[in-house]
Amino acid sequence: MARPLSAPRPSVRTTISPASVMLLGDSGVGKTCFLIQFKDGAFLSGTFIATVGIDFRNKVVTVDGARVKLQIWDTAGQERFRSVTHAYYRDAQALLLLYDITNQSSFDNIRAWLTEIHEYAQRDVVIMLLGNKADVSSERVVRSEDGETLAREYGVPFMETSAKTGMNVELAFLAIAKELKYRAGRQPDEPSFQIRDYVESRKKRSSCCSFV
Ligand SMILES: Nc1nc2c(ncn2[C@@H]2O[C@H](COP(=O)(O)OP(=O)(O)OP(=O)(O)O)[C@@H](O)[C@H]2O)c(=O)[nH]1
Repeated sequence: MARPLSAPRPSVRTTISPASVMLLGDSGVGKTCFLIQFKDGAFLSGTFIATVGIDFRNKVVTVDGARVKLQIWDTAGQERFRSVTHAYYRDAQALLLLYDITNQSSFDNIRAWLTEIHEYAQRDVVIMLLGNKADVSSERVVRSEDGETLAREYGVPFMETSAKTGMNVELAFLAIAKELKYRAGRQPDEPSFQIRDYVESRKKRSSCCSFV
């Protein structure tokens, strides 16, 4: 009797060193909630407890048959912890820079964050700009186009997200993981990867536009 042919198993390669991803942005923009939504699929509502210093969580994601271990650093947005967090910038391979679409100053401060990033982070660090709290469209003060324009000026990918509903949260980390895997070693048959095109083609947009 002929033995059934079993399909070859796709090989899963593990990246050797964990990829370090940092969450940055003003206090209260939702960095901790963003991380918890990605890690546990839950939303921390209620009393806001500001992060003290820096904290991290690990999560392994599989992209294109490779396991990428992300070590995600949640930083305190408060000014008084800035010197603590600066020390970690150098080791980060990717930075998720968040503002809150309901808070104008968190958006206005993005340029200052980018200046700090250029001062303290690696030159080739992957940066993504995220406009968080997209679920609260009734309180929106930052237009989506303004986020897009700023991101284009700095040549970084951009999405609006919600740590509450989960909108675009996983996509942000998957795009980062794909970019870092691609940089770590492109396979001979692998097509080139453009993180901005990838994000543009997959991101969900806020359905409501009550802001004019
Ligand atoms: N509606 C809504 N609320 C959010 C969202 N993300 C965070 N929040 C709320 O915003 C507040 C601040 O969230 P955090 O995640 O603690 O903010 P943070 O950026 O980590 O703040 P620091 O630790 O001080 O830097 C909390 O009350 C959250 O419940 C979101 O996507 N939508």
